[in-house]
Amino acid sequence: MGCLCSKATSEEGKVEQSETVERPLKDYSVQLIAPTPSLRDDFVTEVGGGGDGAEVSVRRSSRTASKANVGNNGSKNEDHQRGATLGLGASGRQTVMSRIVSMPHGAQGEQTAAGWPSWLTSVAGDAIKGWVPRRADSFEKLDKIGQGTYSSVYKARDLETGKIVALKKVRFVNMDPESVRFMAREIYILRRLDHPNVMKLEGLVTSRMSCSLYLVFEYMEHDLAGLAATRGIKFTEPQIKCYMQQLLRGLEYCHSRGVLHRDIKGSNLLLDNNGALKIGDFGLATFYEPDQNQALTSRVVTLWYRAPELLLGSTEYGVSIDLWSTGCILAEMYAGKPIMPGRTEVEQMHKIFKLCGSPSEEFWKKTKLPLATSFKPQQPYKRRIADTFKDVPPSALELIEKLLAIEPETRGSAASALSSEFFSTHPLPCDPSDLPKYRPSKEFDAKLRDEEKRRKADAIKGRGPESVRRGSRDTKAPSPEFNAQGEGQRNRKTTGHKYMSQRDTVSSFAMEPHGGARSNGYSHCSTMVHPSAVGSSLNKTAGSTNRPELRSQRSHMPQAAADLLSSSSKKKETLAGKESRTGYVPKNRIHCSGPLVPPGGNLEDMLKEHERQIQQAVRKARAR
Ligand SMILES: Nc1ncnc2c1ncn2[C@@H]1O[C@H](COP(=O)(O)OP(=O)(O)OP(=O)(O)O)[C@@H](O)[C@H]1O
Repeated sequence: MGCLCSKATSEEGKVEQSETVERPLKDYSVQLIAPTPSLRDDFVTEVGGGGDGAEVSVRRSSRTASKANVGNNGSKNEDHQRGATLGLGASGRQTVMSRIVSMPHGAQGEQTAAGWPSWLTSVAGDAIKGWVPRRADSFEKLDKIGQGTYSSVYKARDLETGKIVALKKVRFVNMDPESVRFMAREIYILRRLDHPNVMKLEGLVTSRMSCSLYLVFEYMEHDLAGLAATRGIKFTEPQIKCYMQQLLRGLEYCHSRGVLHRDIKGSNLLLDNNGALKIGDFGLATFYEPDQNQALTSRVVTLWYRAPELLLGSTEYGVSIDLWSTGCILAEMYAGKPIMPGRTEVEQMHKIFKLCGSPSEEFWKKTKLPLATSFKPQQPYKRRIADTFKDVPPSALELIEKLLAIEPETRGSAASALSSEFFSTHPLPCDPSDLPKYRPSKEFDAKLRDEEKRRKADAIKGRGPESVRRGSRDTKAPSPEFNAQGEGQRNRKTTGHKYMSQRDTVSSFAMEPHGGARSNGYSHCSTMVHPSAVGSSLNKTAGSTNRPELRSQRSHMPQAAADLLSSSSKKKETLAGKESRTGYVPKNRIHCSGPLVPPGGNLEDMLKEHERQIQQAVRKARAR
C-alpha cells in the first residue's frame, strides 16, 4: 500500500510528522513467515459489543469516569465531547488531554477527515473508531528508552501538558495491511482495558500524510526484568508479594474482560517510581471466550515463560497460559534468575519436564495435542519443584507449585492465586509506596551498559574499529530478549542465589552471539509472531529467513547455528497448514519457526541430536 509521505522536516527532538516509506523498507527486506493470530477473528468476538465508536474517547484524570465506559455499548455521553477535557494532575496543574476526542460516527471518510491516514482507516477502522490523532509536533522526543521486536519506545514530553510520556513507535512491514491489523488489535484491546495494573493507552500520534504511528502511554521508570537484573538490587519478600499481587490483579482484570495477555514476562511488567506495577505490551494479546472452543495459535509467549501445553501445540487454551508465565516470574524473583531458560522449544520442554515433572501415562494416552508423540519422554520425569526451591518460604512454594502445574486445569485462576496464603502470611505484601525508589533500570539501560562494556573490552583486545562498529550497529535494534542479558543477569548467574539450590543452576551454553552480542549462558528466546517483527537489524544479516522466532533465537547464535535452525524449521510446514485452516494463520504463510521436532521422534533423541547440531554449528561459526 502506498503512502504519500513527505520527508520529516521537524526540528531536532520533535517527533517526526511523516516519514518516507523507503526508510523502513530498508529494514524489511523479507516478508514475515510466521503464524499470525488473526485479528479479524478476534474482532468478530468484540465488534458489535463495542458499539458505534462511542466508547472511551476522552482520557480523564478520574479512572472511574473512563472505567465506566470500558466494554459498554457506547452510551456514556459524558465522554463524548469533541473538545478538551480538563482534569487536575497530581501537581494540581491543569492537565489537558484534549486530542482524544469522540467521533461518534467513525466511518472511514470521517476518520480521514479527523486526520487519520488512509492506510490505517482502511484496515484498522475499528481500533481507532471515535478517536482523533494527536499531532506529532505536540510532543518533544527525549530519549530512546526501549526497543521491542516491532517497536521503539521513546521518552517524550507532551508539550501541551508538560507531562512525560512514553511513545511507542510501531514498525510496519511495507505498510502491509496484515501488520497494521496486528497493531490495530493491540490498540483495540488496550482501549478496552482500564485498571491500575494495566498500562493505559492515552492516545495515538499520526497524521493523514504520515506512515508512522505512535502509541502514547504514561511513562514508567522501570521494568521488572531490568530491575531484577540490576546489580545490588535484591527483592525482599514483602516486595515480591507486592509485585505479584499487582501482577495478579492486573491479570485478573484482563481475564475478566476476556483478554489473554500471552506474553507475560519481566520486561513487559512496567514499574513506576511509586511502586505501581502495570502490565504492558499487549501486542500478542487476544480476546478469548472460555466456553467456546476457539482455536488460537500456540506460537505465543516468550519461550522461557511458555506453558507446556503451548509447546505441545495446543490451540485451545485459556487463562492458564498467563498463570504459567506468572509462576515462572514468581519463582524467578526468588531464584534471582530465570528458572527455565531454554534455547529452543525442545530444550524448553525438557527443562519443564525436569523441573515440573512429565505428564502421567494417562495423559499421554488420551491427549490429542499435535506434538505429544514427539515430546513424550521415554522415562517419566519426577516433579522437583520442592527440591529445587527448598529455601523458598512454604506459602510461596505452594503458589509456585500451583502456578507451575503441568496440567493447565489445576493452575487455578488469577483470583484464586490472589486469595492464596502467600498474600496473607507474614511478611505481608508491602504497600507500593513503601517500595524503594530506584535509579532508571530498564532492560534497555542494562543492555546499553553491557554494550558499552563490551565495546570497551573489544577495543582493549584490539579487535579494531571494524568489530566495534559492527557491534554497535547490531545493537541498534536488538530483539527484546537481547536486552535481558544485562550484567546483573550475568552477575546473578555466577553468584547463584539462596533460594535455588546450586545443582539446579541452569547449565550455561557458551555461545558467542553473532555480531558481537554478549554471551552469558542465557539465550532468552522468544516467539514473536508480530508481522512487523522482521524489522530488527539483526535480521539484516539473516538472509531470507526472518521468522520471528528464529530471529529471536539467532540473536544469541552464530549465523551457522541460526541457519541450521532455519533449515530444520521447514519441517513445521504441516502444522502451519493445519493452523491456517483454523483461520488464525494467513493462508499464504508458512509456519516456520521450528522447534526442530521431527514427527515420531522422541524427546531424548531429539535433545541429543539437537545439541549435537547446535554445537557443530557453533564450532563452524567460530572457525569462520
Ligand atoms: N509506558 C512505558 N514507559 C516506559 N518504558 C516503556 C513503556 N512501555 C514500554 N517501555 C519500554 O520499552 C520496551 C519495549 O516495549 P514493548 O514491550 O511494549 O514493545 P514490543 O515491541 O512489544 O516488545 P516485545 O518485543 O518485548 O514484545 C519495554 O520493555 C519497556 O522497557
